[in-house]
Amino acid sequence: ATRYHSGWERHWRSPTPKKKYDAIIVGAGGHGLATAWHLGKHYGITNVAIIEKGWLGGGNTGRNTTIIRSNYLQDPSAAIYEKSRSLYETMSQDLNYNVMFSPRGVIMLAQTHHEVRGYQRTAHANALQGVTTEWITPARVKELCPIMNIEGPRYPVLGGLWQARGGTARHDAVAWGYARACSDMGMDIIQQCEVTNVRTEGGKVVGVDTTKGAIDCDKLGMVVAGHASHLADMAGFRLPMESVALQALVSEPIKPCMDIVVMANTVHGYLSQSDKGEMVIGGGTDGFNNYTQRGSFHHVEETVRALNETFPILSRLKMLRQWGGIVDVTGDRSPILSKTPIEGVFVNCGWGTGGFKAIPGSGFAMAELMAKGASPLTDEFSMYRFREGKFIDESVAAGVAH
Ligand SMILES: Cc1cc2nc3c(=O)[nH]c(=O)nc-3n(C[C@H](O)[C@H](O)[C@H](O)COP(=O)(O)OP(=O)(O)OC[C@H]3O[C@@H](n4cnc5c(N)ncnc54)[C@H](O)[C@@H]3O)c2cc1C
Ligand SMILES: CSCC(=O)[O-]
Repeated sequence: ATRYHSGWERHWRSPTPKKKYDAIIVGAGGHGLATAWHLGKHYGITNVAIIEKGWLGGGNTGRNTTIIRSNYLQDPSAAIYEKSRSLYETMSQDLNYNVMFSPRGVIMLAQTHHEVRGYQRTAHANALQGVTTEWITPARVKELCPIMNIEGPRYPVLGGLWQARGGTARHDAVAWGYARACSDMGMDIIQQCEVTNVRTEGGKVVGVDTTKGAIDCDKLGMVVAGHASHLADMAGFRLPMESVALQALVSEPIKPCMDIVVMANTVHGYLSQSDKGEMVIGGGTDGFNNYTQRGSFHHVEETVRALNETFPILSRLKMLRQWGGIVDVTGDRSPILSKTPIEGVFVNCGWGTGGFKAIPGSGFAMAELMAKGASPLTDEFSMYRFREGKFIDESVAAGVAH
């Protein structure tokens, strides 16, 4: 039976789960919804359920600071993040939903000589990878962001890695756009339905148990970010990742003063200005594993205090609100897109503090992996790389202090 509620449900159905689906995606965040949409769009697999324990987009996808860029160092990273950035360019048309992609440009500030060398190396790597970035001087940084104090006593700005086609998008709209498109394909998005167990027979997945009863499937995609270890545990395997809180805050709205995104990773802060005028500010992760979605105030103080030298304007502002999410961090700060020890079970997690920018590319790649059993974009991101020592180290490009 299909029930339509008022409000957003006019965009997608709230169906009763069927007994069986060809594929179940656990997690109606951006990555899960994008995976389902690409399964339908490219492989005609539409007998799909996306199962969500809360409300769609209520996890990290609805809680992030929306920075989009592809200026990573390693070749596998450049491939999937640039695929993703390029899909953001056409997402509003592809989904027929305005996700407000704004290629306003992103600077990764260099405030130590170590960062100068690191970002110049990345600029050279990006040139070889076909990712358009450039190393810019302090004067150019100031020209792009006049409110910035580039002569701070502790951390002067020594230059930056500039990606002109990086930027932001409206995070809720990304989730809503994919959800409506999946629903229009006949897929079932089942919210307020928690997966409590993964059922297998002879080493192969046969379905899940949920708070709305048992649902059978031939293929299962685990796309639950900070809860990935819990889902893996239900299926009897472990994942090399940790779950920690990452938080962000917004200031009171002010007149337009900044039209690019800046990441100051030495001081563990990054910021942009929303269309509503708020300064959107983020910092490093909490230094301990936890599943809270709120963070701790001392982290907020630390972040803003650290940014004040480079952005004195912040010292005059009031905080409007603060929140947190549970990010899934791997040892090399790269994602896991992988088969698992259970036949028919696939996992997509480990995006840590930087997976919003990867949503369309991840969905494209994960759908290929689930439909065809392999994907050039996921080959290097296997969960087994940690056993084989084939790390994809992105601790610099990941930016935010882990
Ligand atoms: C404060 C903050 C700032 C960030 N800033 C940026 C940024 O600027 N740029 C960037 O690229 N990335 C950023 N990120 C990271 C980015 O938000 C995430 O990597 C990305 O949104 C993860 O998407 P997802 O779909 O994998 O996970 P989520 O959106 O978290 O979705 C996973 C879903 O799975 C559901 N779930 C969990 N367990 C179960 C279960 N048992 N049964 C059913 N459902 C379940 C959850 O309820 C959740 O809705 C930030 C994250 C945070 C928290
Ligand atoms: C939260 S950090 C944002 C990013 O990775 O671009």
